[in-house]
Amino acid sequence: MRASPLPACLMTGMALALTALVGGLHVIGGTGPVYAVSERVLIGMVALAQLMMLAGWRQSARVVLSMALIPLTVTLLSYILPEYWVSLAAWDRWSRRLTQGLELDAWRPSLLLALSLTLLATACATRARIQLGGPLLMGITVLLLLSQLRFGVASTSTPHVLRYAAGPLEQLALWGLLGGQILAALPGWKARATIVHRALWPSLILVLLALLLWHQQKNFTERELNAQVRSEAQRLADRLTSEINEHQAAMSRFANVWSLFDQVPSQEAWSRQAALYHDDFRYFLNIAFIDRDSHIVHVHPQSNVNRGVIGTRLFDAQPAGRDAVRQALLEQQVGRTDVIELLQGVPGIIHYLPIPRDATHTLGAVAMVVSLPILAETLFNEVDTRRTALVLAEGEQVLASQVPTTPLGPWRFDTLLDVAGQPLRLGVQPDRASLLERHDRYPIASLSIGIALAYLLYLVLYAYGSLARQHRTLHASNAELHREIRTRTELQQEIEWLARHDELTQLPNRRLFLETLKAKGEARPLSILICDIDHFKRINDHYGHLVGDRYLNQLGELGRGVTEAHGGLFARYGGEEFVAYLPETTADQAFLIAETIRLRVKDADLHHHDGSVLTVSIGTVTLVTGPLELDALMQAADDALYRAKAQGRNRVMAAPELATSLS
Ligand SMILES: Nc1nc2c(ncn2[C@@H]2O[C@H](COP(=O)(O)OP(=O)(O)OP(=O)(O)O)[C@@H](O)[C@H]2O)c(=O)[nH]1
Repeated sequence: MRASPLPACLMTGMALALTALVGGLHVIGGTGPVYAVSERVLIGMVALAQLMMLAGWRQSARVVLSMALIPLTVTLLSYILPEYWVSLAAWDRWSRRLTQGLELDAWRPSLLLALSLTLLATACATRARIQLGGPLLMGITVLLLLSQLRFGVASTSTPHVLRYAAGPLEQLALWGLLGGQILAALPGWKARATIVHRALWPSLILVLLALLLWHQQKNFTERELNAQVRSEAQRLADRLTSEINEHQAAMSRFANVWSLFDQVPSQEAWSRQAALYHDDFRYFLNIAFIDRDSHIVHVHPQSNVNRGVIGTRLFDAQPAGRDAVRQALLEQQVGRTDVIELLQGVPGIIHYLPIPRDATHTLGAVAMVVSLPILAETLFNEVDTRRTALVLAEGEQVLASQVPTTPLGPWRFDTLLDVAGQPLRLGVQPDRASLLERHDRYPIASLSIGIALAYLLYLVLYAYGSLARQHRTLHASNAELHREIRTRTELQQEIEWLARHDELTQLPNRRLFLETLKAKGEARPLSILICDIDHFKRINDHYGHLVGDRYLNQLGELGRGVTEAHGGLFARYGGEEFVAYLPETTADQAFLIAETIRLRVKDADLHHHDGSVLTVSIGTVTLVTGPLELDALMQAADDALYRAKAQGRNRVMAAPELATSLS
């Protein structure tokens, strides 16, 4: 986010406005879950910070972002940290302290929203800088948002325990925030696009794999938890069924006791025996003795409610139980009513058990009045009903229920119970907190670790790409520098060479000659020659300067050969004049060397236009002792040359030996 392009501001502004509008409607309506409020507040904060960042108020933006990132981090930690590190109860304790009675799960934003928002906030805080992984953060957000979208689009057979996806409006706001960031990051994107591409795609593929893995693990975890809860519900139903079977067996035992008697039991005997069962099974509201003609003879326990029924003839009085009574008294079969409204005003079932005297005659029947609410309560006592909701129902009619005060989880399991032939539905629904506690964290940990690894991979690849590019640039400029240095050195050498040499003949020039003389001229004797071509002007005049140059060249070669053979230095002094420095050379030796040069030139087959041979005149001088006095030495040699010219050219003239003294 370097510039503040208008489209980016508009997009972010729209996201903020949408969040404010939805949040406002929520407040006015006063409905909806608390987590939706915290989701909107957090989106609003990040949107506001993003707008501030785009406007250039970076400091303020970072303050707001930090404030949003704190709850987001807590949220993510609460999703990721294992239950044995920080239990849900511990989170809830802190959460209640902070949010006045609200538990974590009530205000906690959905997982994918919290993740997306954290990434967007981080990208915004770093101003989507590509070297800090801005493009990757946006890429991951895109994937997370698409994944959230999937939750909305694809219908799932079982609802999830965790809230993964945010609502559609919240998701829309997130897209707006993301769009704003992308638009702001677009300028300048191309500059490093190659490096970013190379780092981005492998990292995004890693995120995609992490998402797929998470998805698989999430489904597996939820299915496993679902199966666990289902089997627990089934176990509970089995326990209840066995409890019911037990009470039916007890009822049969009770009825069989009276078969041993040959007469209607006394009230006292009846009450004593019935009290035992009544106390053991609290749901036997009444235990009554019915005589052969269906009169109610004894009831235990007696109360104001049932005292009036004694003497009632059930064949006449109770339409609901008439068939059941008849079945017991006439067919010696266990008969039972449907679920009926009992005298006590609660739903129940009355069982009629025959008391046979022989194969065809009965003494009467036992009527067992079972209160379904008390039966359910007795059964429910075996379960922790603070964490699980239990409902016993006949069809749609709820006979008994125990529901915890905490919010319930999304899964309810119904099992059919056979209550003395009466099919009743037992609904078991664990509360949300108990499910959350048992929900595995590793799918979310995989996702978070995958994202973190992808982020690290991006940073490493980007740094590597960037370094490689810098290295290449450095290498190229280094090579360029080397080339430049080489060229300059060559140029310098050429300049230095030219400063001390004659370009035409390649011989040392006057400067180098004099420098050499000064530097090495201590040995005595020391001789100097000055050699001048005779009538050279004529060569130029008749043959032109190019031929003149060639002659000069040949002469230079010749002079250099002879002089260097004697350990001397042959130089071009200027024009058609050459000089030679001969260290440790006597006047006679110098004369002979000069003669050699003269003769070689003469024999060199260089001619004037008239056929006459090209010749040279040479003046020599020798310094025998004393310090080097250049001017005097050169003047003496020049004088000797002059004399050679004056005496007809093509000759060597030696100046008198020179001996200088320290003045
Ligand atoms: N082709 C050519 N000619 C040169 C160069 N430098 C000097 N000269 C010529 O050398 C000639 C020297 O002529 P002068 O000084 O008159 O001497 P000269 O003709 O040799 O006669 P003397 O020295 O008196 O024998 C001139 O014509 C110059 O132009 C050179 O580099 N190339």
